[in-house]
Amino acid sequence: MNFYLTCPNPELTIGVRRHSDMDTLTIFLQDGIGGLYIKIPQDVNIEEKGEWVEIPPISGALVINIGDMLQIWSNGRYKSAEHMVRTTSTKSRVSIPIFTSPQPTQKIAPLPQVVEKDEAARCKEFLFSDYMNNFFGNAHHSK
Ligand SMILES: O=C(O)CCC(=O)C(=O)O
Ligand SMILES: [Fe+2]
Repeated sequence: MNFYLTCPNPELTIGVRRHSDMDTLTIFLQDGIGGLYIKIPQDVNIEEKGEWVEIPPISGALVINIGDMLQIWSNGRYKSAEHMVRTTSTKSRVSIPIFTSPQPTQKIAPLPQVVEKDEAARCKEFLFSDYMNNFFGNAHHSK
């Protein structure tokens, strides 16, 4: 569970720095306060490309984030979502995430079926534990 305290000067702080989740899929429930933003990638054909856009809370709805492992397995077909959380000066916020991840000892590489179609793997094989160590060592930096 994530708990974000109120902050008298929310513009001077950030609840969670920009990052993409390192897992496969994240499923989470956010309360009604708001403050979750995602970055629209540059390579999409919509007006907001490259901008940070708020994901408004919808009562009873879950947020599903694609994580880095799904991006790698799909050889980049699915892109992990860069996101961050801003705090507010008036209301604290709660979110409840469920992270689905491979085992630390699992070897990760783009799936052979997709590599065959794309004729090249966009990523070399690595151990998930190495990815985790790098992710936590960098304390939630952006992609
Ligand atoms: O609190 C949220 O809405 C998102 C939190 C988050 O990005 C995370 O726990 O990885
Ligand atoms: Fe996240």
